[in-house]
Amino acid sequence: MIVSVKDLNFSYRKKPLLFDGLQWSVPEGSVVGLLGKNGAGKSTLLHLLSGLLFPKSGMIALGSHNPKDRKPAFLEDIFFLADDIAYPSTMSISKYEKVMGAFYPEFDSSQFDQILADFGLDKEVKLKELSLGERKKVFLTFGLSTNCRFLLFDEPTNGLDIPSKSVFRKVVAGNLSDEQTLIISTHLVADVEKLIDRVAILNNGKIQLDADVLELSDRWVFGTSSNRPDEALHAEKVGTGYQFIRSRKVQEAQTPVSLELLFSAVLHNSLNENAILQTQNSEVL
Ligand SMILES: Nc1ncnc2c1ncn2[C@@H]1O[C@H](COP(=O)(O)OP(=O)(O)OP(=O)(O)O)[C@@H](O)[C@H]1O
Repeated sequence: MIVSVKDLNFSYRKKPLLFDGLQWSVPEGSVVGLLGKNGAGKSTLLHLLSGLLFPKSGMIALGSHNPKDRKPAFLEDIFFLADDIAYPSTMSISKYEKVMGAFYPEFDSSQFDQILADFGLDKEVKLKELSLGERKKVFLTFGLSTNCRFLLFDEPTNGLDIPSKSVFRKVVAGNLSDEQTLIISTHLVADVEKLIDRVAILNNGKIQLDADVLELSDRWVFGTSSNRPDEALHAEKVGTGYQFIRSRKVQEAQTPVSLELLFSAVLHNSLNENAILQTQNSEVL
């Protein structure tokens, strides 16, 4: 496993434990959607993975790196797109690329130009002259062009307009190699549904569900019907019918995973990985 978190305990000063024995591992080359309610600790976990916060106890490894050491070899290999990235406001995009790109040995300037063009941004504009969403696009472009092995994006589509969200999906899908691992924390599940191959749900200080998206659609049907299917693992009333998750029958067509429904199933019913691998009945009305 390229990312490995064992027995992680963490609390902010004078606050109760936010993570209590958190375990998580991520296979190399994954694109993971990290979901959780407000305040679940998604940003905190990303800060711990990037070594900007230190665990109280437990172990975090990204490849052979211990993030809290913040060794140069690690810093060259990780890019963290924080929610509130600090930036030199008077720099132009092209200056920013030159100055900051120098810290990343695999930085690819032509890739930067291409992604920036995909987003429709002009390189000579100053960072302070950009809107919030436009700046986000610059940092996304920069992050992908670093070609770091570890990419952590915190709410990357927050502030992007509707057309830019589809550009986001296209540039992310088109600019990752098999050796790169991307963790995306988000509430905007529709923005990442087609992009991710794993989903991790953070709840009550633990990763409550960590699953391969293909495996989920292999095992479960995510559907809608006028009646609640008897064998549903989880069902929610919507309008006049139900949204449900039920086990998939042999030779039945696969359905796309609904992250929203999966998230709701995990949160409402405290389903963990073991529970979701066995059929259980639950209902939210
Ligand atoms: N610097 C800090 N000092 C003290 N408490 C903090 C600090 N940063 C975050 N917290 C608290 O830790 C908890 C987790 O916050 P965090 O930002 O990691 O959650 P999140 O899942 O990213 O939330 P959101 O989805 O709202 O962005 C919250 O209760 C928050 O108030």
